Amino acid sequence: MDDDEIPTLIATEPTAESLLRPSNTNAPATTVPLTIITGFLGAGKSTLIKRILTERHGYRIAVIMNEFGDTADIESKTINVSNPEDPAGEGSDEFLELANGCLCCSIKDSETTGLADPGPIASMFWQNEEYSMGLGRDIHLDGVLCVIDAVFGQKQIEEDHAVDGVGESLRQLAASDVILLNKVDLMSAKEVDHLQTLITHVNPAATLYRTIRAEIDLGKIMGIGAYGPDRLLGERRSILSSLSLNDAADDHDHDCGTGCDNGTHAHHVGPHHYELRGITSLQVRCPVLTAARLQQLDEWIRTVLWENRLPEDDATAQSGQALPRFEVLRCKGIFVTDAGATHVLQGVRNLYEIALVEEGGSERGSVGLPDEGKLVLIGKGLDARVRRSLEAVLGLLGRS
Ligand SMILES: Nc1nc2c(ncn2[C@@H]2O[C@H](COP(=O)(O)OP(=O)(O)OP(=O)(O)O)[C@@H](O)[C@H]2O)c(=O)[nH]1
Repeated sequence: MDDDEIPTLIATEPTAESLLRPSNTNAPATTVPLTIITGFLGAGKSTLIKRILTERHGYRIAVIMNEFGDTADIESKTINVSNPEDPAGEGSDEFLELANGCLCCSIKDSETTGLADPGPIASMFWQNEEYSMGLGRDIHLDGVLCVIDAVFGQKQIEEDHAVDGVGESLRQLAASDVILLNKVDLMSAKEVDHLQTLITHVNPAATLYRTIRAEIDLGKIMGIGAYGPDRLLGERRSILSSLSLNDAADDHDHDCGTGCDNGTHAHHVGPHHYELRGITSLQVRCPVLTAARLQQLDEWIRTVLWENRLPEDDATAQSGQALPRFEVLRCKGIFVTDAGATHVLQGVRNLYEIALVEEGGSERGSVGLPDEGKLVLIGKGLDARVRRSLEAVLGLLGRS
């Protein structure tokens, strides 16, 4: 055939394999959504999973349990998945025990972070190049859910043993997109309000539902598309509603004096800046950004997440000055540009994505979007220095 000749196209029937397996990873519509369920000890995880496995909700769901120690056989007996229409069905037959015990360790054996920390597993299933060549063609990360005990949640946070300076329950909380504050039947409304305030200070970007026996419409916790490229409106709304940038609400904004060990209780270290047992959440309003400013913000986020340093740290580091260490475990944000475009930031550990979710020119008011954006960072050591640096890059300190 002559090189200039237009080749004849031959029609082919799509195979089941080709329909199931997209040729590129940017087509998650045909991949299976993965929800990571994590939660505090005894908070109601099994109760939720039992609901997921037994209720008539119309979803087709497979559950992979990542039990610590030798408890998988106990769980398989506790969670009886036989349903009333199949009373002969043996619940335990539905359980396939993972020989290696821990899912994150068996898949990525270099990863030794706490078993109960969903961060490494979430980042493994999201935007991981190695993974996207394998399992990622079939599965996409949909969201991370954390079940918190309304009775013991606060005590568990306060008494949690620390991994690398941050307790596991706080890591779970930080990594969550959705939180079930469960067992609210056992507490007064005031006590639940108090714990909810604590939780939303630590992770202002997660959506929280109060539940009894983990009763929840599964549509609220699954298929939420927290990480997919086509999350669009739902994700934008959830970010906007969850980022409550209230200037008021300082229930512990004070000078603790010299006796304070900065350990067992919470600190507001400025408006929208909160610290509890080594974990900080930092929220900043983002004004309407020029394209250049958005680019600078992207660079700032990249440096902070990839190198655990501020862009301006370079020079300081060369001068030999030891700088405070920090690490971002989770970030979320929404940015609007002067061209009218809306971008959403989603980040897990050092992975992040800033996705354009709405082109300029459309009617922002129609979906209730504000004229400014918001950014929340959750991690370790996110102090006033980090805040000032971020505010500077956003042009909030009157310099470019
Ligand atoms: N009163 C009350 N009890 C609950 C609720 N949710 C769960 N429970 C009970 O609390 C206990 C612990 O619940 P599980 O679902 O086993 O908790 P879990 O998170 O799976 O526990 P571990 O796997 O041991 O960490 C069980 O006895 C449940 O029946 C609730 O909302 N209210």
